[in-house]
Amino acid sequence: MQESGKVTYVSLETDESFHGDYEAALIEIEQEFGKRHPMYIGGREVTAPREFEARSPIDPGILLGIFPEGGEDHAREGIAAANEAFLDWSRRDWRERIAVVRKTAGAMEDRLFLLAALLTYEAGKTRYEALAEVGEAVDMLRYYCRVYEQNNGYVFPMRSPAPGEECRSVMRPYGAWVVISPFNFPVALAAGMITGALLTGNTVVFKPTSKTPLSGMNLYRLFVEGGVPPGAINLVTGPGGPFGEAVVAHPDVAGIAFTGSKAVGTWLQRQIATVQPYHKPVVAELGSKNPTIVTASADIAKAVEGVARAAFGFAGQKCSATSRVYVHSSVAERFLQALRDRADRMEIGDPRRREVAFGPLIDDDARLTFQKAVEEALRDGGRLVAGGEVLEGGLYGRGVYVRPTVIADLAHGHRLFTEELFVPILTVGTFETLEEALALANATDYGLTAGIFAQDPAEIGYFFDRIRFGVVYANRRGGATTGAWPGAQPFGGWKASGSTGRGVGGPHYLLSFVREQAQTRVTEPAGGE
Ligand SMILES: NC(=O)c1ccc[n+]([C@@H]2O[C@H](COP(=O)([O-])OP(=O)(O)OC[C@H]3O[C@@H](n4cnc5c(N)ncnc54)[C@H](O)[C@@H]3O)[C@@H](O)[C@H]2O)c1
Ligand SMILES: N[C@@H](CCC=O)C(=O)O
Repeated sequence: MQESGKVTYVSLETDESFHGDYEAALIEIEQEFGKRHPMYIGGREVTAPREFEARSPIDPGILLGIFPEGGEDHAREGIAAANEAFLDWSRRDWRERIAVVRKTAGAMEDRLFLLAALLTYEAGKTRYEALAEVGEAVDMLRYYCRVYEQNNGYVFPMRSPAPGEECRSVMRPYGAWVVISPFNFPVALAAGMITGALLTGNTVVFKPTSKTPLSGMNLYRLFVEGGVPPGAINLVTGPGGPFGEAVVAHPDVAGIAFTGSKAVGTWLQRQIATVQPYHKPVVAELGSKNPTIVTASADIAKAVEGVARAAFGFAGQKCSATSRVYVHSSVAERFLQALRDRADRMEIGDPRRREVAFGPLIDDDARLTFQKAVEEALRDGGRLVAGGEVLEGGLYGRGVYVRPTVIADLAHGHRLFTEELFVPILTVGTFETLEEALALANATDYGLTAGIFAQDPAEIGYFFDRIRFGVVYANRRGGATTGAWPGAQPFGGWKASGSTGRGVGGPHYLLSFVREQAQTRVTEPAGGE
């Protein structure tokens, strides 16, 4: 059950007493900005000949920090340090590692508002989205500790097949893992992957994305503050390319945990399978093209709210975002008009402001993706129901601010129905039968999240039986396809959207970071020969 008062992604009513603390944190966090940061390898501060700047998407005039451009050598040094630290960390009692992760979660909770304020500056999140993300991270760490405890550290006594044989199954860590995180949930998803590896006794080389490195740096410090020893966690900043080339080929890499685009994740999986001498695990959480179905029996007001929140929360930059809707033709125009009104009412602007619901896009590449998609839709007969514009002037001219956009009347096979764009563009098509809607929803290589709005329970049952996505929702007003929470909705993609079939924040996630060892100890009977 969700504790009352906590801000989650799907909170419809929250205890609004947090605003003062958050606003104070917005001011306090500025003291961290503009500094030069090192990487951390084996507990040592490490610099690089080249550096890069991290700037705020709210206004790129705000310099958040200067970071080393780590290269292949740093990746290799990180892996060496993580291997050196592995024996000590993996041999510790699993309860000791739980204590470290719980302490990290506590430190994170103490910094809830500062981390949320940082997410606003670094990723452009509104206060509700930012607080929900930090809350998710804290809950995720605690949830994994509980799962590890409930499973007795994955140590299971087994039966004795012969006199004197004591047998047990022990799930053991692999070694040094590389953790690579995306820009859109730089705290929660990075913290989740790092915890999956560390809690189970592996060590980590963590490379945050260059779009949000300051969150990554803060996360590294929190784990060290929690008690993770030097070398058991290492931080390498910089571009993905050289880092990726070095780690997939390194003989001492035990596994990779990656959250990001399908293109990069698939490349990592293929490379490691080709280059390494034997199988090494890749825990990959990738992109998607998430559908929501609205049937003729749906409560349209609920559907509009759920779809608007899922399509335009964090400006559509969620792997779980609804990016296509299939609506029954009999209710299509009613749904579209209400959705247009809802989208047009969203306050767009500086996410530090309380009333803003829709902040900036992450960078200029996102602007180009947005503009190209709108042009293409109009060229191909699409109808612009809402939005479509890039905003100009004042703050709008400094960051990338666009309007939440809804497009109808495109052919079902159009690129905008099939490719993940990761910008706030929602494509809406119609259907006549639920069978057709399911066929359209499933006609994709992706398989992360999907939703339905229907008041007929038979339609919901039909949907759950046939939808080929890992995280599915019915009638979710707080977010048609978004807002999974640790311990409630294990979050894992099917097909091209994920590699393991075990959801993040679910009871089986930790198993991706361990392998089974069958231990047999033979004890001679006392007084034997
Ligand atoms: N399934 C999920 O749980 C989930 C969650 C969040 C985001 N995502 C997906 O992530 C994407 C958005 O995030 P993004 O734009 O940061 O993704 P991205 O793939 O561009 O980058 C992710 C990370 O990979 C690194 N990288 C880039 N090239 C690399 C290479 N050749 N080798 C190794 N690392 C490399 C980047 O530096 C970054 O740290 C979307 O596709 C979204 O759907 C998925
Ligand atoms: N927990 C979040 C994760 C989104 C990833 O991009 C959600 O379910 O919306």
